Amino acid sequence: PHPPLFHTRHAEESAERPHLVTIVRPCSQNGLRKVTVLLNRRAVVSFEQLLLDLSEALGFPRWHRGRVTRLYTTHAREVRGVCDFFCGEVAFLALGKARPVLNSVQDALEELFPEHSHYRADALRVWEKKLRPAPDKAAKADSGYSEETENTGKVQEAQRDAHTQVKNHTDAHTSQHADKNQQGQYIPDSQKSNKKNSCKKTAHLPNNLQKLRVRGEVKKRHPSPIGPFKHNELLRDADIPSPILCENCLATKSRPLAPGLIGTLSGRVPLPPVSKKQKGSHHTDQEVKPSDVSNSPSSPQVSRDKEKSCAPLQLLRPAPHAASAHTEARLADSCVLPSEGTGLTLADIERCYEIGRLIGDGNFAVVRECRRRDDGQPVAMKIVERSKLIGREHMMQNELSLLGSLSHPRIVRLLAHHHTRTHSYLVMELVSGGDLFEAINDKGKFPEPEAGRMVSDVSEALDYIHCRSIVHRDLKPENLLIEKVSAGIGRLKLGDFGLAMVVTEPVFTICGTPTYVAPEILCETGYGVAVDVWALGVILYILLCGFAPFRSRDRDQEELFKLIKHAELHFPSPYWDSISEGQTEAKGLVRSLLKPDPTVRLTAEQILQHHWVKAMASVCSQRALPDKTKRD
Ligand SMILES: Nc1ncnc2c1ncn2[C@@H]1O[C@H](COP(=O)(O)OP(=O)(O)OP(=O)(O)O)[C@@H](O)[C@H]1O
Repeated sequence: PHPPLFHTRHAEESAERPHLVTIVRPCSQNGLRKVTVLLNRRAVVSFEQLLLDLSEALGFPRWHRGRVTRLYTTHAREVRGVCDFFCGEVAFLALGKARPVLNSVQDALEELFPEHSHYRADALRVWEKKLRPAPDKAAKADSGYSEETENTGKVQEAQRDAHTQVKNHTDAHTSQHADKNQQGQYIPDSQKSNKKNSCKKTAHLPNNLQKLRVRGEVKKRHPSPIGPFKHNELLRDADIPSPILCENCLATKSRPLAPGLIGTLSGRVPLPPVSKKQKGSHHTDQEVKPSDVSNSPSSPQVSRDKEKSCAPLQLLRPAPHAASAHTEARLADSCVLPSEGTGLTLADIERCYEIGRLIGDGNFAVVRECRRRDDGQPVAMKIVERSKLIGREHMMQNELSLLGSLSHPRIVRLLAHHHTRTHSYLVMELVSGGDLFEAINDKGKFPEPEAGRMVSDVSEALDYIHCRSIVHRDLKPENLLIEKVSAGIGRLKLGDFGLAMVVTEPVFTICGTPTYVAPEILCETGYGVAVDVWALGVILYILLCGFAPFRSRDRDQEELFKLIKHAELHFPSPYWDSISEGQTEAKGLVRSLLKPDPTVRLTAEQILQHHWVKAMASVCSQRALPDKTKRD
């Protein structure tokens, strides 16, 4: 017998294989929330972290009062550790510190098992027993809930909120629901009596754990119809790029947020309000001030490790491409920090760079506009809080080693990187026109020439990296930066190489962002650089019509993945009526990029030769020329 072709492939029943698990959070007032995550045991650092991350995936950040603190099997057995979690169950109930009401548990079970009434009834009986008033102290202690039911807790919180006039809109959201609840919520008698009997054991929420990226969908009880495809609606409701759990690195992108929580169209992970900085705000010491060290969520061991990991200052000097060789060499040469990098502090960084306004924030980093003090050169500085990367350090390594080795006009240049005890600073070429995601949000969709030019730009970048056997794996509008070349004319540059890797044989790691993920990634049949071309196909589709080609009406990720695997492409009227039709034109190109079989999908090199791409790029170049040149 032949040995297995690819050693990275997971056997069907392997514990290492990622499993789909569905978590429902019963919320007595808000309906329930559901998330399906692809989890790999290897990737879960601790149970506390798992709770925290599931909570965030369900739309309850760590600071939120509704955060998940307990997990139960459908038959009311508490999951107390990672082993418990990975013992074969595929569905769990996530609870907060308040005692759940039976009605909401019932709703959750219905959501999970709509067609299995016997199973549901059986599970409900166990829950009924569990939630019955505890007869004695020992039983109360075991229940683990505070005196509050979900209802009373929310009401009290709402009153407290009103009293302190907290204006935070998240709290307001909760208060609203609490009022509603006060008026209308049915609390079974058994639950009411529980208030007296249950113990005061408070829920443990570890705050020393970092976010794990889980893909998630927040399911509304009565999802509003998506209706006619409007870009904003699409992004907000159906196709907000939400993360997929990467089985090795858990490296993922944005996630959807619960309605009413802090939300941006980008679906980027919300930060607690206290630390959230606004775009355009000015730099403060907070990012690295010494108190961060003591307040740092990291354990002492982690801190020590971080200490060791402080790398000396490195300046990267990749061979610059001809057009900008001079500027880039000058940039790299002129940054002078102390030769010994260990022990670098923010003060050292600030001696070299004037750190300015916030221009971007991702899941792992904030990006600030900076100016090099010695030559006044504007640069972008990506500031990564390393405690956020625990277990995913290789993401930054990727960015440093891969991006640092690349030099192409359509790829963001990494110029230098510096590391203090707590943070890493990646100094990059400043691309000042924002990212494509923002542009799509602003414009909705683009005329064919502009879309074609963008495809040409991205294909140039992809052709360059694919020739070097590098797959990006996270191609999406957020990672395409716009370089303003002249009034109204922008060119794209590819950035964020956190998930990139060198691919020499088929890869099986599941990662990416759902809307853009290629079918072969989901099918686990092994993939290569063609996944970037698929993502480009999705982007082109969005550019031309303003919505994504594969959409789940109910924001159900499983459904979305089914649609992607099926890869049935539609060009709904009237949105596509005016788009050029032929095989050598726009729709033809979309079809050629979104071929489910990666072996017949166009390559980046072929895209650059595509009739429509060449024609559109040339139209744009003509437009960019000064009038005089055009007349000549
Ligand atoms: N060189 C740059 N010039 C200008 N803006 C940039 C630059 N690099 C990044 N940005 C902005 O910052 C945002 C976040 O950057 P980036 O995607 O690299 O961070 P991240 O934490 O790795 O993000 P993600 O959430 O995708 O993992 C980008 O979407 C972009 O808007």
